[in-house]
Amino acid sequence: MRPAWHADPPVPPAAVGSGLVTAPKTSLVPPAEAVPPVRHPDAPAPGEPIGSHYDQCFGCGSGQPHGLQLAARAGDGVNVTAEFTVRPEHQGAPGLAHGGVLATALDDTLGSLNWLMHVISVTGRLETDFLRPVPVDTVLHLDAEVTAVHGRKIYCTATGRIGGPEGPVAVRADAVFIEVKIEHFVNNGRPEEIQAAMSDPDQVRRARAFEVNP
Ligand SMILES: CCCCCCCCCCCCCCCC(=O)SCCNC(=O)CCNC(=O)[C@H](O)C(C)(C)COP(=O)(O)OP(=O)(O)OC[C@H]1O[C@@H](n2cnc3c(N)ncnc32)[C@H](O)[C@@H]1OP(=O)(O)O
Repeated sequence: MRPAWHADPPVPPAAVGSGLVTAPKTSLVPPAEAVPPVRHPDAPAPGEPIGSHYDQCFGCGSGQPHGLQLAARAGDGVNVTAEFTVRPEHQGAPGLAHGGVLATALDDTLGSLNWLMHVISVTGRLETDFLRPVPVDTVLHLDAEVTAVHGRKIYCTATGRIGGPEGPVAVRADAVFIEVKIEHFVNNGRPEEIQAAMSDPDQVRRARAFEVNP
């Protein structure tokens, strides 16, 4: 007989994404039928700051004092660049950035690609390679691009370089983002933050733009 501590955990109710629990993991390599991404005609111009999608976002929110305060700019394709300065509060080992913080920087930079395609998507899979330690006070120069789209799946990749935009790669990631509707946030987020986000005029404008330009 199995000991009590080995009892099966309670089964949660079926929820969004529950299909993937038993399905095989989605490959990070796009399938042969995937198509190239399309830059939306109303995407920010090359070099234009993309701005935060949410003031309180840990990655890019300017109203989030503990966050990374990432500032992304549009590239000329379906790509973005961003910069992030590692601060003492981002340490893992003494004097070095925490790997999870670096993964967040990659994830959030990839998230800002939404604004180039006028699609709302969230991270489904993110695989990160850590190639070099990143000391406190280092500026991480990030680059992210969409490589392919297949249905709701958006395949993308990002790198973070140190010592300058052409410096050595310290971290990199491959990811699959999944397109969602605005209901993903409304139905799953807490009402107080949803209300606050919806009453921000700039975010309402963006949300509407996504609804009419899916
Ligand atoms: C009012 C306020 C307005 C605010 C407006 C602004 C919001 C702007 C947000 C930007 C945010 C950026 C910030 C940084 C990026 C994050 O950090 S996002 C936060 C982290 N990610 C999450 O929380 C996602 C959690 N997961 C989920 O909610 C669900 O699992 C998902 C991803 C929505 C998928 O669920 P689903 O819609 O039920 O998907 P499902 O129909 O089963 O699958 C669709 C397809 O996707 C594939 N797929 C599904 N899940 C996965 C997965 N995890 N991995 C790989 N493939 C998957 C399936 O295999 C399927 O493929 P096909 O069969 O079509 O080939």
